[in-house]
Amino acid sequence: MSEHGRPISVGVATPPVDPRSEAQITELVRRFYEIGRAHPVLGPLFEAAIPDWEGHMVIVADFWSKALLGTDRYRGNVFSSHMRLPVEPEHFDQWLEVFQQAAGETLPPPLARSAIARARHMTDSIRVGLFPYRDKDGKPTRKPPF
Ligand code: HEM
Repeated sequence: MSEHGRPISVGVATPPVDPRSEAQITELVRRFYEIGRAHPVLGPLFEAAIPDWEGHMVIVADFWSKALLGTDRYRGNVFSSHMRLPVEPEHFDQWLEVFQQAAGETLPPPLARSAIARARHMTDSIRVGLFPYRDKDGKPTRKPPF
């Protein structure tokens, strides 16, 4: 116990987080999937791979809470989650457009700007990780062209 009668925390300290920011991130994720599920290309990809929408949105909100607010709520591996999905390089630009719209609508401008910058960076890293090669026409591809 500490001198104030509270248990002494032994975990890794996480910074105090404004609960309004957490609520905004939950809104961001909800809006992202509202737009995304109605998207002609991304919608069917999401529907085929996500049976439990409430559970999935909690995981994705944890991911953004960690990325944007520095919490330790997400413990997964975002890259490996996408390795077995039938995604193509062009899906990433579409994903980012949906994200930009959702972030613009739900987050205050400074948080929206950092969310979009992080999303762009992560989009690039996942795409390059999944499609590290170029085919003869210069299109990113999963397999070496030889
Ligand atoms: C090509 C565009 C993308 C598509 C079609 C897509 C689709 C999906 C799908 C279907 C899942 C569920 C996978 C499963 O549970 O088996 C998923 C998980 C997830 N996606 Fe994406 N995604 C895309 C890009 C991105 C990007 C760029 C990010 C981050 C910036 C991201 C963040 C996440 C997160 C955090 C999860 C949860 C991972 C976990 O379960 O630990 N996605 N995505």
